[in-house]
Amino acid sequence: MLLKFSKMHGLGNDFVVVDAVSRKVYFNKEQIEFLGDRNRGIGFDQLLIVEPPISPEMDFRYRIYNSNGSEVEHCGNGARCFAKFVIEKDLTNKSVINVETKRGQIQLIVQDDGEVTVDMGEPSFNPVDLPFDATENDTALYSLELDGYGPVELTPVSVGNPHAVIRVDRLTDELVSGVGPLVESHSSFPANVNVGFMEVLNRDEVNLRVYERDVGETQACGTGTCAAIVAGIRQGWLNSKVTAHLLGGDLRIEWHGEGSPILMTGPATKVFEGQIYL
Ligand SMILES: N[C@@H](CCC[C@H](N)C(=O)O)C(=O)O
Repeated sequence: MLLKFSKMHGLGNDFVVVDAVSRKVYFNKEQIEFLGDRNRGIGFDQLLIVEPPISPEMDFRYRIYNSNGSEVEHCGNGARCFAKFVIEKDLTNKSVINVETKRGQIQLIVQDDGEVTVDMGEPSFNPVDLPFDATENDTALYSLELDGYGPVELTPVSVGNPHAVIRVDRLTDELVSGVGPLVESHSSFPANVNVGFMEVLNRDEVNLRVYERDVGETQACGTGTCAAIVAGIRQGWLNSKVTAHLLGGDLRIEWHGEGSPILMTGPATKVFEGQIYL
């Protein structure tokens, strides 16, 4: 099969995006791993597939795979690229696009300046939703014992996909590459977890690095940013509108507390189009 694709990124979190509306496309795990291989395939953090919706009220269905072939519930930076892709490919002329995901619905709002705001829905702090096997009852911070490292304090957050948010005094490579994988695959997270390390600069700004589940550290993680900011707001550390500085650039997050949705705004960039034999 000759597969047409667009290579895109949101702040350096990179994607291969495929139109499965105009033509049916199926991938097996080996094909996804091949496409995701930066040396032998195309290379990406996530593969995004644009499909027709199941529900008639929705505009599209959004499927997401990590580069190791695992299917995931949500990808925030990918959602902004998804919006740009469906408009560029003339799959819609709407600027407010309703999309089904594996875990619920999201809304993509294309702004006049080309940036995209994603209504990510409401976060959940209930450990069961990640899942996270909590030893304590509902508390804002949980302590997790890491083999050979000791205890870390974290906030479990689900924004569709699972995140563990760790507040740190200073971000270091050692933390992200050392603690990241230990938390990602800790037995208390049966489905594994994305791990965010957040340095609070002031009530409106944070530095953030994310060690993504099944991928490793990425230049930016949209859902990871939403999870970190809502955890910080809930703890009382942050105001309701925050700018997160990631390795790949800045994302703006807005959240007004329990019962309200998270709004994430940032850029989406197409790099090139291509085709590859599968
Ligand atoms: N890069 C993403 C998140 C992708 C999924 C994640 N690796 C997972 O396994 O949940 C984003 O921008 O949100």
